[in-house]
Amino acid sequence: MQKVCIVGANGYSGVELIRLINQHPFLSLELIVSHSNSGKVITDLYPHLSEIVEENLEVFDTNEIAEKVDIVFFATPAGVSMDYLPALVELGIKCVDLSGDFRLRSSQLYKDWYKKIHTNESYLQQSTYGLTEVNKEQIKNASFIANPGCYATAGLLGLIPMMHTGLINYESIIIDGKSGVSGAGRNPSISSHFAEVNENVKAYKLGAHQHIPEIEQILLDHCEIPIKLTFSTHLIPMTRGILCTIYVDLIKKISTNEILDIYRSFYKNAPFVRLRQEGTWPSTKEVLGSNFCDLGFFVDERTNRLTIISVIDNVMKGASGQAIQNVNILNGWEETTGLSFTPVYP
Ligand SMILES: NC(=O)C1=CN([C@@H]2O[C@H](COP(=O)(O)OP(=O)(O)OC[C@H]3O[C@@H](n4cnc5c(N)ncnc54)[C@H](OP(=O)(O)O)[C@@H]3O)[C@@H](O)[C@H]2O)C=CC1
Ligand SMILES: CC(=O)N[C@@H](CCC(=O)OP(=O)(O)O)C(=O)O
Repeated sequence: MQKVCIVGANGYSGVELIRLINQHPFLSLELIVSHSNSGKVITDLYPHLSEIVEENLEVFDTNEIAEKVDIVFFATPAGVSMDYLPALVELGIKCVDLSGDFRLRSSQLYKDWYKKIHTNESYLQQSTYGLTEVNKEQIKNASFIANPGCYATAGLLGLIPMMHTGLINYESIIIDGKSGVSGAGRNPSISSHFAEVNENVKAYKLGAHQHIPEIEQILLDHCEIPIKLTFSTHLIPMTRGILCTIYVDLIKKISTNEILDIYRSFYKNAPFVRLRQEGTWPSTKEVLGSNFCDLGFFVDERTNRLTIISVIDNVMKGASGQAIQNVNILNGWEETTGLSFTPVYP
């Protein structure tokens, strides 16, 4: 049994971690930490946890955490874990950071896209990027894991198998992403207000989304060509779910079925990636509450363009589910341990 602490336990991804850890056979929840809500009982904020988890939210204390637990999840906004995670890693505690603080390898990139100065830049080079299906070997020996962003997870799982093929034009890749509102976290804001989101679809952060450099950095690892990605994000009137429509220009003639073969081979050992047969494409409801990423494909023979549809549940595979999947790998457990949920439907 590994003992666990969640920092930021009362946010959306924190409370999803509570749900997952509570039914995981090898993880036990020892400590939950918040910021402005420390002192409160978690059920004051989340009555759905009544008679299941009724712990107090504590103040962050490095020594107490290091004494009590083996693994720490940071489910905190950008700019928090960079101050706290390094000391825990130094003390031998395994950490998984759900924020963007350790995903980018350069502090300049972090400053440019997160508009913050990184306070522990030497750690940027030491993190392991936790896109499980792609980085499994590195994750096994990681001292700490930078869990990918939600859009980055959907976009990269959809794109990476094509990056190795030599079949695509690397200069014209487009990801069109759409997210449910839980992706913005629990803190209310004007942009997530019901009246702003309901019966509305809007683009946001065009050309400025923090997942652009994250995706470009990982794509570079896979094709050794610097990619300038067009990435558009949209907020849609839905609670959970991300759908990315990815457009890739092909430089050779290839059928949808041959594309499917490429993905079948790439994901042959990936229990959470499911491929749709030709002529059907996944929707967000088909992965709701689960750790699956479902992919569908269409080659338009008129334009010689490949469209990839990638869907995930942003709080699961996009955040807490993938964080648990990474902890499973880190501990040498079956990667599906505690994650074998059938999606919720309808
Ligand atoms: N929601 C999602 O779908 C996804 C989220 N992420 C990332 O995961 C992280 C958490 O997101 P989410 O759960 O949505 O966010 P929320 O806004 O819902 O929750 C943030 C949590 O962090 C806590 N917190 C804030 N500042 C501090 C601090 N200085 N020290 C300790 N705790 C602090 C808050 O505590 P309090 O309320 O008490 O102040 C709260 O518990 C973010 O970095 C986000 O970008 C990544 C992928 C998907
Ligand atoms: C709907 C919505 O606002 N979504 C968030 C996604 C947050 C996330 O996954 O990103 P980081 O972990 O990189 O902060 C956004 O687009 O910024």
